[in-house]
Amino acid sequence: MTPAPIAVALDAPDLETAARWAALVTPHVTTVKIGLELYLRYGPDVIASVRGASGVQVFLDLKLHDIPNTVAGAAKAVSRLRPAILTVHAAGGPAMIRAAVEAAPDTQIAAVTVLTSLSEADLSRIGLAGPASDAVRRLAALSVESGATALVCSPHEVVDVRSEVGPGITLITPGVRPAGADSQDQARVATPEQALADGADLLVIGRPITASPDPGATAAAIASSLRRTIPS
Ligand SMILES: O=C(O)c1cc(=O)[nH]c(=O)n1[C@@H]1O[C@H](COP(=O)(O)O)[C@@H](O)[C@H]1O
Repeated sequence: MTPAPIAVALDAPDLETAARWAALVTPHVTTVKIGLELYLRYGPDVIASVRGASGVQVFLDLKLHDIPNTVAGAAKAVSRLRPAILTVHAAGGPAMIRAAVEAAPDTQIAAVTVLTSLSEADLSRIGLAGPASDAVRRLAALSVESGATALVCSPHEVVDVRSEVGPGITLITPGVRPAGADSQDQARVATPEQALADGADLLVIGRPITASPDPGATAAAIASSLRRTIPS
């Protein structure tokens, strides 16, 4: 069975748990995502431990956001770990995004547009007037102009972003919740089936899989539901 286009967020408190989750889900998904919690505790070694022997694609989610020279150095430092994908914040601006792209030529740079945890009310409080989709579109366009070939947005904006940037860009959507699941700290959410039907290329799913009693079975169930949504 072909693995589904899901990146399981391994937001685990320790390496043993992350490696166990990775082993359970990798038959069913293409990608595992390592974020700040694991990377800041274990450093670069975490990549090899989680990648294991499976050859699963590793998505390194460090959400770099600093001046271009600093981000270039950071992207270069982690590019030797050969992550398939590395995140930067689109709000760092065109020169910063370009610096990451040039510093890590073998890694796909994914620009995070507007965090899926932010509601419209949060956006207006931080000074981004107008609907989230306007800011997401604007940040998506500038990221692609600056060389990013992947974008992170919520499932709500996938259709808009696709029409803005065209077919060649990888659209990654966190904020994914199976029907009826608690949205927790996520504000702009949709089901995996909806996100995929709207044109997302890779769905980031963490707690709905990893906090379930059987992460392997939950990943398999979501993967099989996605296969029914878009038969290969
Ligand atoms: O870049 C990300 O992966 C990301 C961007 C974003 O806007 N929202 C978001 O939730 N994420 C990540 O996606 C994962 C979502 O996890 P769950 O909410 O548990 O499914 C977490 O690891 C977040 O760090």
